Amino acid sequence: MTANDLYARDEAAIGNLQKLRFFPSALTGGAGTRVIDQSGRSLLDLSAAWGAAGLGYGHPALVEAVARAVANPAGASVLSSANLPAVELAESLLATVPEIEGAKVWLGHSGSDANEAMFRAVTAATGRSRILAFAGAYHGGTAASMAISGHSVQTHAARHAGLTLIPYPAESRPFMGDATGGRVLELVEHLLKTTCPGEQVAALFIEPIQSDGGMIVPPPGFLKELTALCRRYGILIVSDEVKVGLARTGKLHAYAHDDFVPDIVCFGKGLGGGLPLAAAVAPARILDFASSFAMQTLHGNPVSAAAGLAVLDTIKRDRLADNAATVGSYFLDGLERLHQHHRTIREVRGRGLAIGIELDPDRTRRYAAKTVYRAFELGLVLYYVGLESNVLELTPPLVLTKPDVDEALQILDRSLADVEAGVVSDQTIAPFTGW
Ligand SMILES: Cc1ncc(COP(=O)(O)O)c(/C=N/[C@@H]2CCCCNC2=O)c1O
Repeated sequence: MTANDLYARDEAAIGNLQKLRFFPSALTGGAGTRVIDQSGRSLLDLSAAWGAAGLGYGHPALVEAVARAVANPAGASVLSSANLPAVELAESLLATVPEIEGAKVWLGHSGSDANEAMFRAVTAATGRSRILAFAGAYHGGTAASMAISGHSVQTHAARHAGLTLIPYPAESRPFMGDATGGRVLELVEHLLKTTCPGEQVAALFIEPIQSDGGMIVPPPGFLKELTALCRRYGILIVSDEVKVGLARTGKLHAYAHDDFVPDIVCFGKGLGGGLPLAAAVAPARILDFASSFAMQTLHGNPVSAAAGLAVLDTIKRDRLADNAATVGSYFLDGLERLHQHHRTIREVRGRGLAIGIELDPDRTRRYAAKTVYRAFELGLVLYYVGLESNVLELTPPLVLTKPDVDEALQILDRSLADVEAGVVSDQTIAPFTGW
């Protein structure tokens, strides 16, 4: 069987509804920072499955924890009974956010789950129907998480009637000519006094780095000032840490870079280390306001919870936030060197191992789509994001090493050069719609 056979079988058996494909990746295994395809080829994974494989693949701590839990499962969820792994996970998560007083935990399967549950809970518990979120935000792929998102890929989705989207200030794309975010703050101050009355707003949803919108790092001080402004109206602050949280930015929580403390933190992706797991830490008054309100049969299942515990323990024991900071800085330095001699690169940005490489957005050239395809041919896995589909997203396993970075830089350099030389045709990438 070849990779094409497996890929062909995937195409024959699994519908497109849930696919976001950029090249014919057909995997049979993984180890560390690499995935193995059907032909036995080893690829360096700079995406970690969109950030879910934060510990890489087959991490011994994860293998041991999951094997132990699945061999002696303490039930299958927290729905109608307590279970030790779920309680231990909840207690461990609470211990990471001591500054959020009187908090409890909600456990789910995905980032979409967590954001959806928090959206529904904050509006119901507060009686406030409005939500503030950012244009370009991706908070999920379920109905209610899409309803409070602002990403262009979701234009088909019904937005929440009480949703107000505000610009996410990017130093590379100033709002009304202001790169500091000051004009956005003025806009929000005006909205909260007029068409979006602050006392009617339940919560502001924030991505501390807007990732699917283009891996955009906010201007210094912006989020601190925005959250202070919202707090004047009693608006709850939700930090969506699903992709850039849990040590990826070089700090355990991404919001810590911007010196604000949220009321609610949503976790997903890397929390499960590749297994379905999400969580939200929120005030007890929100999470206890009703029962059987945001429940699913397998929420808080002991196997995923055991994986989450192993992830948190490993992040702490192996100081993976420090590794993300150190290796991420090394990576950014190397990418800046590529920036100097690749005309298609517009900007390199990020924090820790949450990195974006913004390319020329010319939609007729499709530089990002062709670069990720060529990189796949040369042995790298990475994807692109951005409202103009032009930002290469790097969210590698947190265990990435400097030799991994050296290998990645060499392949990225050659991929960009080949694309700039026209090596990848439109026909080659035509079967892969991307986004
Ligand atoms: C900041 C943020 N919050 C919530 C989500 C939703 O997480 P799930 O896809 O695990 O439900 C995501 C998911 N992001 C998408 C997942 C779909 C494919 C495109 N790449 C992502 O990382 C996210 O980045």
